[in-house]
Amino acid sequence: VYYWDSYWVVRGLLVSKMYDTAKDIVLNLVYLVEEYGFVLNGARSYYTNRSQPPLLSSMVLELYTATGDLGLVRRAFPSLLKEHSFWVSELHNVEIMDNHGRLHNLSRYQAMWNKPRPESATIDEELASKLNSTAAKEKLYHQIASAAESGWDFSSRWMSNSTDMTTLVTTFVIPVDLNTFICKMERDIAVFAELIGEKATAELFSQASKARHTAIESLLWNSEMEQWLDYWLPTDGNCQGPYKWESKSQNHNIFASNFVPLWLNAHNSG
Ligand SMILES: OC[C@H]1O[C@H](O[C@H]2O[C@H](CO)[C@@H](O)[C@H](O)[C@H]2O)[C@H](O)[C@@H](O)[C@@H]1O
Repeated sequence: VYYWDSYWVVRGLLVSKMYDTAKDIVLNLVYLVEEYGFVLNGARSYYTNRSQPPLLSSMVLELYTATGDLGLVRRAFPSLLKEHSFWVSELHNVEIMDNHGRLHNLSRYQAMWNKPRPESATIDEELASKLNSTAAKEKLYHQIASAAESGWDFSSRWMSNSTDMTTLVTTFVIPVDLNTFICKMERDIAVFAELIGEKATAELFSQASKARHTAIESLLWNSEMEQWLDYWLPTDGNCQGPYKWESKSQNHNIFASNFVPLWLNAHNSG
C-alpha cells in the first residue's frame, strides 16, 4: 500500500462497485494512523519516517458518498483527527505574516530522517558523495526524504538549481497542493463531525478550513498569473518563523500543483 496512490485506487474500486475492497484499503490506512500517528508513505518499515500527500479524509468521503457507510465515518474519525494533528504539528507548521500584518499558518513537507533512504541507498550515497561534510550530506538526505514525502520525488519544484539534485530544499517550500489537501481535510472533518453529532468539533474544523483557505489566498495566490504558487522560505533560516511575506518569494514556475485548488474546488467553499 502506498498512501496517495490509494486515493485513485479507491476511486477506481468504487467505480467498479468493489465497495468492500475500497473500504478495506481505507481501514488499512486508518490502522497505520492508529499504530504510528500518521499514514506512512507506504506500508513498509522503512517508510515510518514520513507520510505522503494526505488524502485519507478524501477517501473516507468518497466511500461515504458512494455507500452511506456511517460506521466507517465513526471508525475513521479519531484517526482523521490524529492525522490532522500530525500535519499541523511543529514539524510541518510554518507561521507567515502577510502584508497587512495578519499571521497565517501553513504546512510544509518534512521527513524525520537524515540518512540515505534504505530503498534507494546507493543512489542517495552517490549523490551525497558530491558534498564534502557529514553535516551537508545529512541535510541532503533529509531533503531527499522530505521530497519523497511530497510524492513528487524528484521534481525541480524542490531544487534551488533545477539541474542539480544536491540543491534540494524541500522543507523550505510551502506547497500549494499540500495546503489544499489539508484545507480539504479540515473541511471533510467538519462534515464528518456534523454527521456524527460532534457539533463543537464541526465548528472548530470549519473555522480551521476557512483560516487555511484565507492563508492560501493571501500568500499563495498570484493575481497576475491567475494561479497559486509555491512559496519559498529563506533557505539560510531555521524555518520556524514567523516569516514576513514577500512577493518575490513565490515560485513563478508553472507546475500542475499550482492548479490543485481548482481540482478540489477548495477556492469556492473555503
Ligand atoms: O507509486 C508509488 C510511489 O512511487 C514513487 O515514490 C516511491 O518510491 C521512491 C523510491 O523507491 C520512495 O523513496 C518514495 O518514498 C516512494 O513514495 C512516486 O514518486 C510516488 O509519487 C508514488 O506514490
